[in-house]
Amino acid sequence: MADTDRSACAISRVYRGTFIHSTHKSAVQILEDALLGVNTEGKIAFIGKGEELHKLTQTFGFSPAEVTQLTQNEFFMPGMVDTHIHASQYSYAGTALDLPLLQWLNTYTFPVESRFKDLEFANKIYTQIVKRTLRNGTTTACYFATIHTDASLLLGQIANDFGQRALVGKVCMDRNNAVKHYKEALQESQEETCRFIAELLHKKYPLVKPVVTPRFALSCTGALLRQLGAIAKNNNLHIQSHISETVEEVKLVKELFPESDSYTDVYHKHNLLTEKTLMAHGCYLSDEELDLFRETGASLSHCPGSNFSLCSGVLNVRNVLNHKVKLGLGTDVAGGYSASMLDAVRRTLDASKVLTIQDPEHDTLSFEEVFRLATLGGSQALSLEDQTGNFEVGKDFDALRVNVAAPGGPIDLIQFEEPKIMLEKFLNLGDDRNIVEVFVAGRKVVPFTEPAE
Ligand SMILES: Nc1nc2[nH]cnc2c(=O)[nH]1
Ligand SMILES: [Zn+2]
Repeated sequence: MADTDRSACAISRVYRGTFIHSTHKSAVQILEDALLGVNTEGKIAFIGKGEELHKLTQTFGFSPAEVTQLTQNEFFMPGMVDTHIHASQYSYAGTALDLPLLQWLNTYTFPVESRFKDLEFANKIYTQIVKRTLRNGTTTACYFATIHTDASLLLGQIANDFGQRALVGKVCMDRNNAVKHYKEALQESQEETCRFIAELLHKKYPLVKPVVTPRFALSCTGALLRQLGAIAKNNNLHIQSHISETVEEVKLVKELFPESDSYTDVYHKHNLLTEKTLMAHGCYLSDEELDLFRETGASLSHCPGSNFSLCSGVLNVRNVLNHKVKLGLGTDVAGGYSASMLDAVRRTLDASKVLTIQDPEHDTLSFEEVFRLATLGGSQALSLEDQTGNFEVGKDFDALRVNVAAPGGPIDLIQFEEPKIMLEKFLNLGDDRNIVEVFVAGRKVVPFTEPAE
């Protein structure tokens, strides 16, 4: 029987064909010859079987002529969730991958980020990254901007204008920076964070929210970390930062915060580990630290592209999942050179296989599991599971229409393939040419409606 929400408003779109998504029970659930209706609020109003068409037209008041039929080589999947991406680093993505993290930050990252004081530069880069990620199927992104409040607000506006669901963080850092002027005083960081939050919330963008963003423990004094923890609590906001990305960083954090038992404890002591916290990397977390993540409800963003490029480490995702810690995937542009979540999917599989090469007993992640991490897992990690992540009645319709055999695309189909093979081929071989349409909260955001650049 069809799964429906009759209380909702009128139907605006109905699709018939193959839908592939994840649920808590199964990493890949395939609905063949399914019908999915989206209401005028952009929410999924019903999911039923093709044979239920007549009944559904009557219940929901639409005509069979309004149904859009997918072709044999097409399917819908949920939009992907990039749980960690530096919008401000997009200008040098694909370069500068020859140094370890701390040198990389001082040599490449901070000089570039300091340019975002210039709103014209910010507008150019932020427009490019929002368009690039949308085109590649990122319907939800959790962004780091820079320390500049006005440019960070601009990123929120651009995400809203293009229709991307986004968390946007004005970066906070009040110590340890080799680049002059790219640092804040404690009070300035706190006041500008409050201004950023107030002004972004005032815009009432339906899909864009602020996220409290201490860069990482090495960039922040204990006083700033504590104030940011309080700001997040008082406003019930998300928090994002980095944790245990490299061995050198972990060692320095121990020296800077000798009173803490671990890197995780540094954030915990400053009230920065909550159910709405997302920490990137975590390559060197101990089992005890993972337990603390689980107890506080904090999540991890796995960023294997960046972990490989900066030779940072290899996160054991299986161990994280065994500890029942929520985990999503991140591109971590520009430590990771690709802004595409398909790249994050592939690097996640590669990282898991590296661990299996090192230890044949390691339980390698399957592509089905990684598909779930890129979609439902990301929505859970960002505490947005009630809104996005899979095709459930009542959730927003955040979806990619994928054509595995798109003309001129990267995949050659030799014969008709089963949906699961189509999904596997798309995840391993596909690119934006296969993503023919992207929807966020029911709105078609790709192809872009405004004139192309
Ligand atoms: N990969 C990465 N790690 C960080 N740790 C602190 N800042 C950063 C950053 O910009 N990128
Ligand atoms: Zn990062």
